[in-house]
Amino acid sequence: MTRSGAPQGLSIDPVPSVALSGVWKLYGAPRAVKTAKRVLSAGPDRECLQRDFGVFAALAGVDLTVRRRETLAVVGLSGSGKSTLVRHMNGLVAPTAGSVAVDGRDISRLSRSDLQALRATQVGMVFQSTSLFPDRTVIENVMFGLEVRGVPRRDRMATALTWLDRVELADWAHRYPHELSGGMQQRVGLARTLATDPEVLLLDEPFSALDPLIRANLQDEFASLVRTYRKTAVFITHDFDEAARIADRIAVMSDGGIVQIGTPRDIVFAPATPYVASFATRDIRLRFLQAADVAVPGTLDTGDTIAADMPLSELMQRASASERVMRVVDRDGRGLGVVDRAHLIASLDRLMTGKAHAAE
Ligand SMILES: Nc1ncnc2c1ncn2[C@@H]1O[C@H](COP(=O)(O)OP(=O)(O)OP(=O)(O)O)[C@@H](O)[C@H]1O
Repeated sequence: MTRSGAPQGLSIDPVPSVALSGVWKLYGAPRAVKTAKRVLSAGPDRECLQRDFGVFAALAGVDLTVRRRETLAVVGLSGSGKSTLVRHMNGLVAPTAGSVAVDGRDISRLSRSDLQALRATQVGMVFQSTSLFPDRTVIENVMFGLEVRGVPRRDRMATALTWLDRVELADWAHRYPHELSGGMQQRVGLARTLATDPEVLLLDEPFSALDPLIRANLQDEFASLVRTYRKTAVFITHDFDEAARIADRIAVMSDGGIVQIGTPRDIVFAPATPYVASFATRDIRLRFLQAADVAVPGTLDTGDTIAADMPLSELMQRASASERVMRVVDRDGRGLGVVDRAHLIASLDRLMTGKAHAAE
């Protein structure tokens, strides 16, 4: 982890990929929305807006910065505002108040054609149901986004084939969508969006319709494609485990606001509220535990040394192979404490009996 809280290897660009500032989205009768809009600068709560103006705030003054090349997961209960938030990032939904910037450019005032160009070139979106054209072949579907951009046919074919190859579907290029499984169709959807080389990828529950095994494979493929091609990705999911596995950061939404944003470890071990804590199951906490989390105060001059970020699974192997106390050190070799088999068992016992690390 860097000092700024960015995951390692993720450089922080001074101009963020997407930035939302004080974004409100009100739904209701146009006149009511117009009247309510006047009071938004005072930061009203959602109940007041509903009661006094008869409008519903799907987003309530959201500030969010998506860093360049990060993968950000958006989680939250149904109706918390995830889709509304993400659809602001490519102008599919316009804010009632506040601003949305992509690459430093305010998109809330773009014309319809400029917004279309933004979606075709800069901010691509993959939907839950892939919405492939049933009467076009797989390759024609992947070529579609390039056609919209006016790319010549020969180049379209070459790019589409390259992406089909990357998602391991080149052999299926001339088949029709109905001949493919759900997971394959989802990969075509991903290839179609990636073929347009957008800087930012928005994904609305991209893996939710898939069965568990295909889902895990596609999640891994997706994570590696996004890193290899240095994309910024924002994806919505109902599955916290999925968010924790593939996101650099997670934004947790509730009632039209972001309750907490941080690395998966931040969310799992330092949840800001009980609502945030409720997303991390015991299995996920166990998966995220590292040596530093189970170390207890103490010093040792000799003996085995283990890295602070050694995962629990590896630590268990070490502890089961040795009775000795081990010294836990950070990257600079500074001692953070000690750990042995008894400490490990006590820590796991705490977790298993529900006394989460975060709640201590
Ligand atoms: N066009 C609209 N008109 C009125 N209300 C809307 C509209 N779009 C969204 N809403 C409301 O805004 C709230 C947030 O919706 P949104 O779809 O962003 O939630 P979500 O967190 O993505 O939910 P889900 O997980 O169920 O997809 C919901 O209560 C929804 O009913």
